[in-house]
Amino acid sequence: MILTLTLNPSLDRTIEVGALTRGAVIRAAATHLDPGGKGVNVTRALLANDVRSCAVIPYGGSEGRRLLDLLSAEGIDMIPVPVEGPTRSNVAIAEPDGTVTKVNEPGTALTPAELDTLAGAVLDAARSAGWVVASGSLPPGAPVDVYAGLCRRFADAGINLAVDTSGPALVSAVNAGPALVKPNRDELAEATGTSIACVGDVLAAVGKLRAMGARSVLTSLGADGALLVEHDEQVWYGECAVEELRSSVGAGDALLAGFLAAGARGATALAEGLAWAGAAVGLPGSRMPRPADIDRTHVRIGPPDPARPLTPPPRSAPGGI
Ligand SMILES: O=P(O)(O)OC[C@@]1(O)O[C@H](CO)[C@@H](O)[C@@H]1O
Repeated sequence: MILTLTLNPSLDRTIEVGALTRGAVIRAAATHLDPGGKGVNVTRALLANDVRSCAVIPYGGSEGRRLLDLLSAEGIDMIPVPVEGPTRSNVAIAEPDGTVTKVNEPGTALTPAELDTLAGAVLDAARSAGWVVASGSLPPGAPVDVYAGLCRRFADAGINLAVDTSGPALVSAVNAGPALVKPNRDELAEATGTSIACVGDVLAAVGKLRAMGARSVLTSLGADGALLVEHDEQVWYGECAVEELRSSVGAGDALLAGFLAAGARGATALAEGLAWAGAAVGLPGSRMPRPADIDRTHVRIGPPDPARPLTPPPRSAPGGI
């Protein structure tokens, strides 16, 4: 069983538009409402592919109740913890060429008692978990070392922790030595204070992250695929050709879910993760792929070419997509 913790879940509204013009009135072509938050998406992807998973989430206000309704409608196994503040809503504006502009609310603060209840729920449920995934931004005011604290407690209990977050929470978690971290390119650059323009830069930055404490590092590189550096120094690079690009929201979560579902080791797991991520970008909103959506023939795995330049990134805040 793979347990996920999302301290800052969301209602994700995706609005499809013909073109985005600042300051204009734009008529939406379609809208989608999905349950959101990175760990929530990992659980959704795993369950959609018959891999046991359970999501621990705080929920509050009418938005929180809506989130639970959407998750229940998808048959998601979850441990919902009621909290005082309302669950946030995040908006993604998707253009026909696959460009996504995302606006994420900060979320509302959790009280120390609420954080303790959530941590207790995770520690309890983790006893039957092979992996625990702590994913997404922290709500305002949460201690930056909250994932690091979990990491130390899980290490004592022999439980593997995967962390996907950004900024100071990522740096703090990495210092605590998690089994796996899944930064994207921006998050990796920010955490290591480096600029990343080619695969060689990714390798150098991952080396820094591992020197700080991370054991294995799975870096998602958007259109350029993903790079896996394992705790025993094995390195794998992979790509997935995508036929139709509809929404990249949640593609990194699908990558992590597929990687863990396939055993979290080596080329096989990287290929599975890339196949799930490639399927996710062809789906609207943050919909997670089902078995029928996943085509493994588009994935190519091999050694990394350090000289390979990366596609220039869109201007975004780390932790966005
Ligand atoms: O604000 P965070 O926690 O960094 O990211 C939240 C989020 O953008 O991540 C998911 C996609 O990965 C979405 O479902 C959600 O809206």
